[in-house]
Amino acid sequence: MAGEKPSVELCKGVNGLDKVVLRDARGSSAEVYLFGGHVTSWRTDHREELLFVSNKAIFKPPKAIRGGIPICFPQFSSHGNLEQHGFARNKFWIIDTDPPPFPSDSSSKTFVDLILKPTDDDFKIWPHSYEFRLRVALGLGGDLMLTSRIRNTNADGKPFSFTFAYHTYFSVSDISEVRVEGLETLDYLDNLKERERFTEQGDAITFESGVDKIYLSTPAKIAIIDHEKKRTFVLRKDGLPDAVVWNPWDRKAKAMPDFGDDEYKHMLCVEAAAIEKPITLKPGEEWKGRCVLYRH
Ligand SMILES: O=P(O)(O)OC[C@H]1O[C@@H](O)[C@H](O)[C@@H](O)[C@@H]1O
Repeated sequence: MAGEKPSVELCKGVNGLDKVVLRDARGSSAEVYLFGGHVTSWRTDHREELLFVSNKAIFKPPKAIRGGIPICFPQFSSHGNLEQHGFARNKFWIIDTDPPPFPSDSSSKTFVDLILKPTDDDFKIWPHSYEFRLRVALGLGGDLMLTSRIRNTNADGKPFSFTFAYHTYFSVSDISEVRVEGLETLDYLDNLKERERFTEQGDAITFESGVDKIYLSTPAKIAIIDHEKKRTFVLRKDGLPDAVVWNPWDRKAKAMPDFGDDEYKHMLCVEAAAIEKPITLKPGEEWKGRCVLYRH
């Protein structure tokens, strides 16, 4: 497929929802739904899908799409007054045709810029004015780059705080054949034990039961090694100190209406996040959080 022209195309996805399809010159691609600013597909130049999306995913607003890369903002999980994982994943974003320049992002020409701003109704839920700019880009080697820029545009002088995650669902062959590297020996908050703090023991992270952990102060690079597929994902992040690792396993899978009973075997969420220390912005201030996914 080499030699194709890079393209960025707005078209209709499932249930007529708008999506943007990015294709690079070598044939790698990504798809982003305007609903949620939600990446639902990332494929190699051999058309191999790298993200997991449930066969039972409901592409019906306001329910967030199960799989891909939901954006959790301004609240990760259920800690806070807002709905689980905040509202950004349930909103319709628009294409930002005139974003402020990205100083360090000049290598990719295959990208889309989205923007989310609050409506009057949104103020009732979260009384802050903000501009959330999301750039989804395909790099020259087929890597997928997500950059979020969040600005406080409050006119009343008030700061705001938020937590954040790129809730990435990686597609894996078999969860029992997967190992995560980069998080061993770190402290984590266990969401299955009321966020009690523990220290990870052992040299490698493997999976034999449900996991829902927030690793703290993690390195910039995390690897997800799929032995069966002989495939490694590398996640690089910037501005996002924490990393969530989630797999619901069988019992929770059965309780989720938009997730197949056995699908937990074929996915693993590893999420670049800022959770333990919420980000606080004064009016006029901007925060940037970036996550780049590679496949080897
Ligand atoms: O079902 P949701 O709202 O998409 O959340 C899925 C999971 O997302 C994870 O990031 C959380 O750590 C889990 O606690 C949560 O169950």
